[in-house]
Amino acid sequence: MMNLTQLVLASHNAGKLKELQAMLGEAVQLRSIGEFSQVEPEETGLSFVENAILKARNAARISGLPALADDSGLAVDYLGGAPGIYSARYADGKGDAANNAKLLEALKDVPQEQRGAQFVCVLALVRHADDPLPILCEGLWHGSILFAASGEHGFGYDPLFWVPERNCSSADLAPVDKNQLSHRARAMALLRQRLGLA
Ligand SMILES: O=P(O)(O)OP(=O)(O)OP(=O)(O)OC[C@H]1O[C@@H](n2cnc3c(O)ncnc32)[C@H](O)[C@@H]1O
Ligand SMILES: [Mg+2]
Repeated sequence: MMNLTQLVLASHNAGKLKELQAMLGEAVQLRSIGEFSQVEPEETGLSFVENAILKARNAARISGLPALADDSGLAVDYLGGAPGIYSARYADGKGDAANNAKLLEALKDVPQEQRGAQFVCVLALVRHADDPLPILCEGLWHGSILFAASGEHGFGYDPLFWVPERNCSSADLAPVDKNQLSHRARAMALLRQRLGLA
């Protein structure tokens, strides 16, 4: 692996940038793809892996830098793994609050023991746009879906995600704690090993 000091993060999600930069530390500087382009690529893949690679290649092509992408989402057992790769688009692009409202409605009559869910994160790193060997790292975080939102931290579905090991929601966790436990933290721990940063 090349010596990486700068990576472009192939994401327009400020929450991801903050978390990933905190996990990477100072050794590697993450630059946002927003510095180079405001156009978001269409996420046409059928899996987290495909979408992560697609976003990473697109960012490397636009920036000329090695690129890291994060494709993530929430897989709810009762919904057969939905919204999954469609998590960001669950409420047709109306944003986090609408996504959360739709999920609460979909599960409103579902009892506690059937509300299991996992956050999924796939990180893909490409050295250049046509890299034939992307580095892929996956992380899962098991929990369940609350009956009402709780907490002010984080982003996305965090207020609805119950973290059994801490007895609170993901949005109740301080950022440093979420960044040790989350799907993204697990994927990043693997990536750091692969890059020799661990
Ligand atoms: O594609 P980019 O530009 O990276 O930004 P995005 O927000 O569209 O990201 P995804 O396509 O990967 O969709 C991820 C969805 O899953 C949600 N999600 C992912 N990680 C999360 C986390 O740590 N906490 C809460 N929600 C999360 C997030 O809010 C989105 O709705
Ligand atoms: Mg997206």
